[in-house]
Amino acid sequence: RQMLLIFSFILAVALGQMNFTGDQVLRVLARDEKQLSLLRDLEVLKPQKVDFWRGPARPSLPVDMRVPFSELKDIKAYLESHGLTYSIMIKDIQVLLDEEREAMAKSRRLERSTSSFSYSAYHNLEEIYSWIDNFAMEHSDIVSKIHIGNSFENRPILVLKFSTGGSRHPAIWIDTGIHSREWITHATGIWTANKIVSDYGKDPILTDILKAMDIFIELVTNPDGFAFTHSMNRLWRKNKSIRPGTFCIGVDLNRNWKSGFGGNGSNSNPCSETYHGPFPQSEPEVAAIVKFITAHGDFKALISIHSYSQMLMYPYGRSLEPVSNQRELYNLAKDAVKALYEVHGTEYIFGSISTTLYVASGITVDWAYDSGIKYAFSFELRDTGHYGFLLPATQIIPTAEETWMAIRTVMEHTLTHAY
Ligand SMILES: CC(C)C[C@H](C(=O)O)[C@H](C)S
Ligand SMILES: [Zn+2]
Repeated sequence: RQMLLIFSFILAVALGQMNFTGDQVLRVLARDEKQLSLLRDLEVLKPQKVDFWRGPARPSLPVDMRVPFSELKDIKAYLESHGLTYSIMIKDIQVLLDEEREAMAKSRRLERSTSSFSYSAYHNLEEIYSWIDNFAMEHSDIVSKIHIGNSFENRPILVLKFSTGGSRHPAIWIDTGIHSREWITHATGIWTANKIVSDYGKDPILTDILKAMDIFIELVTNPDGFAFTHSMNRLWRKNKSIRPGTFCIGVDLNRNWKSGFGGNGSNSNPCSETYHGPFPQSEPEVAAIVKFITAHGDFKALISIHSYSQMLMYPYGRSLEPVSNQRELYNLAKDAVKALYEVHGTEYIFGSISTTLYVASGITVDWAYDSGIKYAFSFELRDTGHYGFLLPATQIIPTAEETWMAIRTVMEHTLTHAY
């Protein structure tokens, strides 16, 4: 077995893609705060060995962590010796990765032969960027493509603008893929863009929204990380910035924003998956959005989409202190989650980030809220951990359909509660 592992690793390195044969995702149920801190200690005890897919949050929420095959024995002994109960959620990650790649290859063959884009398949960066070009051209009456900057590795950062005219429309921002391994978010964003052009003029609620407001969607908010998930490491989360003196790559783009920068729930260690970067907006991918939204000056809602856990959350992440319109956001989240549930029966939990999930500092929605965008939400799409980031493509359209109902609820509330 060891020989097979070594051979497949060599093969993978030769071919490019990292290999996760034998890696497992363990689901740990921590009974109390003490057990949660024992899990947090693992990040220090086993740096870059334990990858939290769902980080330690609250006793009632499971902790999902990817453990390399070579560390399984140690980690399971650590858990057992501390009385931490766990189950094996994914018993061999590589099996799911092979299935995912096979499905993509099959879909690519079909798309090539019919030269039609499949909304029920995952795509790589080149395929998404060429879809964006075709989509903007096909729907040039209400869609335009805006280049708001370049990533660390100098890839263009693109935003789709949906507008029915008028020079000074208040605006709504949606971003997907800020964490590159959360592939369901890019796929949901692409379907949503197509839904907007298909339903404009048919769906009275959407038509009213677009008559009065513009919608901006940034589909690939972390292009370098996303390209890397296809070329080398499917589970990469951060961007790909490198700096002299640090030998680990990447900053967590959802910890690099100015609000609460460097606070609890972000890490100063460049090797951490939640490394906040050297200073606020140090990363071009974040700076480009800040510059764009600030220059526009009239954004009324921001929706930043992540996966997974099935949650709809609002600020603050950096502290337990409630925002001034907390009641309104709570009720809006409740309505949005109900609208989502009615599509396929998918259950979400909702509330403020710090109370629903964990304290996280330097995040997108806290910056948006502090910049005056009263309706700022962060989604955690499907699932709750059976597949995690490796959600099968068969769930793309159902996920996008239900998420749309929640997004539309937030947009409608923004329209009818102008400020
Ligand atoms: C709003 C935040 C807390 C989202 C969260 C993260 O960035 O850690 C996801 C679990 S990736
Ligand atoms: Zn995320």
